[in-house]
Amino acid sequence: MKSIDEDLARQVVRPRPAESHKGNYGRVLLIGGNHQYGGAISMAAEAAVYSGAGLTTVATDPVNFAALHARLPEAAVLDYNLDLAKQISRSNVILCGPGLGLGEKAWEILEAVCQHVGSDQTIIFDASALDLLSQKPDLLRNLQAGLVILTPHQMEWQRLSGIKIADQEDQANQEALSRLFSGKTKNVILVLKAHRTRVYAFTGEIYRNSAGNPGMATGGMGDTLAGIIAAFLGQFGPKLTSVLAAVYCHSRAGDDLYQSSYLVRPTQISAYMPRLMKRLSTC
Ligand SMILES: NC(=O)C1=CN([C@@H]2O[C@H](COP(=O)(O)OP(=O)(O)OC[C@H]3O[C@@H](n4cnc5c(N)ncnc54)[C@H](O)[C@@H]3O)[C@@H](O)[C@H]2O)[C@@H](O)CC1
Ligand SMILES: Nc1ncnc2c1ncn2[C@@H]1O[C@H](COP(=O)(O)OP(=O)(O)O)[C@@H](O)[C@H]1O
Ligand SMILES: [Mg+2]
Repeated sequence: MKSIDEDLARQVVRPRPAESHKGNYGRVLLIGGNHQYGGAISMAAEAAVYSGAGLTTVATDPVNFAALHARLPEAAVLDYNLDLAKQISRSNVILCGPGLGLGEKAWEILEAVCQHVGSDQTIIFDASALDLLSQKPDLLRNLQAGLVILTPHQMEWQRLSGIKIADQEDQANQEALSRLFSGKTKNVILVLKAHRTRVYAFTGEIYRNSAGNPGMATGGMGDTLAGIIAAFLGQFGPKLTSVLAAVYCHSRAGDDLYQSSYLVRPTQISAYMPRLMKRLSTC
């Protein structure tokens, strides 16, 4: 098993070329946030912007527009009841799930996303999207996406894979992943979140995060990771290394903040990301 560590992150987070613009750093679309969970998609969006996504658009329930605009003017907003297909076609990276809920609208949105995501796009499924997929795994088998990332915590993985948390060993996890995609996992990455998050790559390799702490056990921490992964895939390319570096930076930010703080708020991680990325890219 390989370690996800600072060296790996330093290879990914490189200085930006002077001759570049927002179009070079990813068009990221974040879909989620029902009337109850606007905070989840806001935290994902904040993480994406602070982690360097070139253009961030949030498709959400209109009830969340004012709060999102007030907190994060860098992100555009879009009513998730309207034409998602058009916005999906304009995006490089799509994150679906934080705060989406499990209602009828959530089903409609998930099915539209699965239908319209194309081979030149990356799709990340998190949170509610994973719980919906556990009820209808066929949606995963028919995906046309170029790259598929699943980011379950252990309970979500239990629902999706059928493996109890105590039995979530590497071999069982790999077999379940293969089953979910009918053996077609050559473009699939599983990020299984826990105290020491594991990443199961399409190469067959397994990576273990070396960072992270219990101060990070706060609601919204996974939404924040999902936003960071989206931003990294958008700016550093649709690659395994972008996902690994995102996992490390999220937890490393948590560790740096934990040194002087009993707990770490997800939004503090986002606010810290630009400084962490600068440090990793320069010295
Ligand atoms: N402020 C907000 O709006 C927030 C909304 N959220 C949304 O709430 C919805 C439900 O997601 P939840 O994850 O809360 O609910 P779940 O029911 O999927 O999972 C939470 C429960 O799983 C158990 N669990 C076991 N192992 C775990 C592990 N390693 N990590 C985390 N939990 C573990 C815990 O008992 C925990 O209470 C999602 O749509 C999510 O995006 C959450 O992201 C929290 C913040
Ligand atoms: N004790 C811990 N040690 C290390 N990392 C943790 C710990 N508790 C939570 N985390 C991290 O916080 C995130 C929690 O994700 P998740 O449960 O999806 O949060 P939410 O859905 O509330 O946003 C994961 O990245 C997980 O690795
Ligand atoms: Mg979560």
